[in-house]
Amino acid sequence: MDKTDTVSENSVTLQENKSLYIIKIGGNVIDNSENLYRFLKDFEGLDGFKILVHGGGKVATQIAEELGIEAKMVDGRRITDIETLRVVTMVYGGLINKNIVAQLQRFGNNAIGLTGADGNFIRAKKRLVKTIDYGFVGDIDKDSINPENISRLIKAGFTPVFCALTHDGEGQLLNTNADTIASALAVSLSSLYKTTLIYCFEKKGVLQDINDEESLIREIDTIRYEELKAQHIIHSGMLPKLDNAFTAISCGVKAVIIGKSDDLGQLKENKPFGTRLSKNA
Ligand SMILES: Nc1ncnc2c1ncn2[C@@H]1O[C@H](COP(=O)(O)OP(=O)(O)O)[C@@H](O)[C@H]1O
Ligand SMILES: CC(=O)N[C@@H](CCC(=O)OP(=O)(O)O)C(=O)O
Repeated sequence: MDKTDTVSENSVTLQENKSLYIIKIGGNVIDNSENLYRFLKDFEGLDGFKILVHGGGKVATQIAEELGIEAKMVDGRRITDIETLRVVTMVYGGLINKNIVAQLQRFGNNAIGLTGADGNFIRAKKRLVKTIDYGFVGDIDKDSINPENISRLIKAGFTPVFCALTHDGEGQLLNTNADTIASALAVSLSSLYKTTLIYCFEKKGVLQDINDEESLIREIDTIRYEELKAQHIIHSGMLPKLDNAFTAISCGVKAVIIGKSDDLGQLKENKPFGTRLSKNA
């Protein structure tokens, strides 16, 4: 179907060639008030439709520890028992989300803070793995995001700010990796918009040498990704981030970039920014 077609009488019209940025910020940026301020100012300065997704794993770990709850991560995901779910609900859905929304409002951006349960925007299923009980952790199914619902919000002038919480439709909140939420939103909304997915974190992008900010790799395709993994140049949190990024690229997202939150302003100036992913060289 052509992107300008109307889907049905009651649904929104597909958004021709409008651009949409889906930008995710990680815990290290959120944890640093100066970096967060700069990032949000640049985010507000970007033209066009925007959605912000935030993590906050670092803050959740700190606050859980202050409350005497030990943080346990397996394969980059937090084991989320009922006590931990309470903490992440307060930290992601409350503390971090509302602070970000208030700061964006200060910059004149009409941000609206959301979990996946609000507006039934993002449903997930409890993660089931035979060997590990992840507890209240959600995986997002294909088709569990209705892009038209989110599009209505954007068209009404709001900037959605999603935290790392989803729901199962049966009354249960689920803790869901923020990189995965950003990728799933980008894939879903690419049916309506020319979507660019950007992962912002504290480094310049994917680095050849993690300790050398000058060793930025400008472009990675799927073959190079396999090589970098085999050489252990890419590891830990970067692995799920890149897996999510390549899923997005192969499912219709126009561009995926991984870069430093401080450099986001370069995008507006059309200057090179971060590491760009591509399917083939
Ligand atoms: N080649 C690499 N280049 C840059 N970062 C890397 C690389 N390999 C592993 N990493 C690690 O990945 C981390 C980013 O993943 P993560 O902590 O999950 O991000 P976020 O802050 O978005 O949650 C970096 O802080 C870094 O420690
Ligand atoms: C299930 C799961 O692991 N959820 C993540 C959600 C937050 C997140 O993704 O935060 P960062 O992007 O800052 O890492 C967690 O609780 O750590």
